[in-house]
Amino acid sequence: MIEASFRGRLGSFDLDVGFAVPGRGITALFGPSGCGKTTVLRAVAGLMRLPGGQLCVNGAQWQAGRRFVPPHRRAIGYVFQEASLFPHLSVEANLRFGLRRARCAPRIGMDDVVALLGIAPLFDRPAEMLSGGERQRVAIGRALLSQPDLLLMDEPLSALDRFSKDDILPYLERLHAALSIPVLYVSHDIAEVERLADTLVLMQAGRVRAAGPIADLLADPALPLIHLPEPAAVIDGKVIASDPQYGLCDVNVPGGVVVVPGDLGPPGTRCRLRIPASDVSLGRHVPLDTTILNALPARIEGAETTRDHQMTVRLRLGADGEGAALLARVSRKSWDRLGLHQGEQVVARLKAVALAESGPPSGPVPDPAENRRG
Ligand SMILES: Nc1ncnc2c1ncn2[C@@H]1O[C@H](COP(=O)(O)OP(=O)(O)OP(=O)(O)O)[C@@H](O)[C@H]1O
Repeated sequence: MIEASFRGRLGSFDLDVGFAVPGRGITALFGPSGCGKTTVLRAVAGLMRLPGGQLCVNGAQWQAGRRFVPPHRRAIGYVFQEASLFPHLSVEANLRFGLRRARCAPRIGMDDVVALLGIAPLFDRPAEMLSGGERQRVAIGRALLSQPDLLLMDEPLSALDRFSKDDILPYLERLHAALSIPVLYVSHDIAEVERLADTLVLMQAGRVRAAGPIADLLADPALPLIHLPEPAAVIDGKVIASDPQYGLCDVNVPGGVVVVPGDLGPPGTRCRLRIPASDVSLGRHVPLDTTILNALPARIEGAETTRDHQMTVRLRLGADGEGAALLARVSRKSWDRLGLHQGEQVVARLKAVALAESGPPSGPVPDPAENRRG
């Protein structure tokens, strides 16, 4: 568990945050520019001392009352927007710098990091000859080799172009799957957060507006996320079968089985589906004469009208309506014409193209399980 509470004033900015999030997985601190995300990260790292603050990370009390563990004694890896590597040193030397900073016996070794982050082809290159995305991968590797109990990432992709972002995101997903080091991840890019985060701390003007599992917060009618121009649901699932003849996989999700294009890996592989509301339509029956592969029973939990005569319908998958949260964007006219209402059992039709798989990049995933903790 990571429990944090910080209060303080920085110039005219008033910070008053508190959250308790799981001590593993990725927790995203998400909110608009200037809401205090980086300030919270700096307070967690001990780079900013806010008197009266409290911080406990998986049982280690880093701040409480008069106790304040200085930053250099907190086992933290920090990855910034811009990778601050030693430019003239090789990638290997930069990584070894991380290892030297370790304050305990290695739980994750050089080989693990190199394999996880696909660094082998870069190993002998000077850091100054890397692309932005490659630099960031090395910076993440260096942070991991310092054997952190907590990894802090402050908009690690924001300085990268779309292409480099798409290149590095699968590696972050792979780290997530292979390691148990908790990560606090600052971002104001919802697409990034939807792909990576397990838990969301939604911040607004120096306060925590909500904290909890990302799937719940994305579909919470009381929060602004559902009113974004492109709301989406994220659903974590597990591959149960693949059909190479058609290039499809069956993914078991709470409340149903979704057919997903692509090879997501052998049965048991975990994956995340991102399903934009605009790619989900509703009906009363399973359609027989359609190209749509996914028609799943779901129950309507509620619906919000948006300004443009559209409705965002909140659903739960499954015949009993107890499964994963799903959103559908339908016109107000079709809502009225079908006479849909809260509590009704419907069939949610998912366009196959809407299913965004976020599995690890190809290649063997090392198993640093022996080094793993938590
Ligand atoms: N040392 C400081 N002195 C005065 N004001 C500060 C200081 N540090 C941060 N602030 C102010 O605190 C507020 C929060 O800043 P912070 O960088 O934490 O926001 P953020 O959510 O990370 O923003 P962004 O997404 O733009 O990086 C801002 O209004 C900023 O100007």
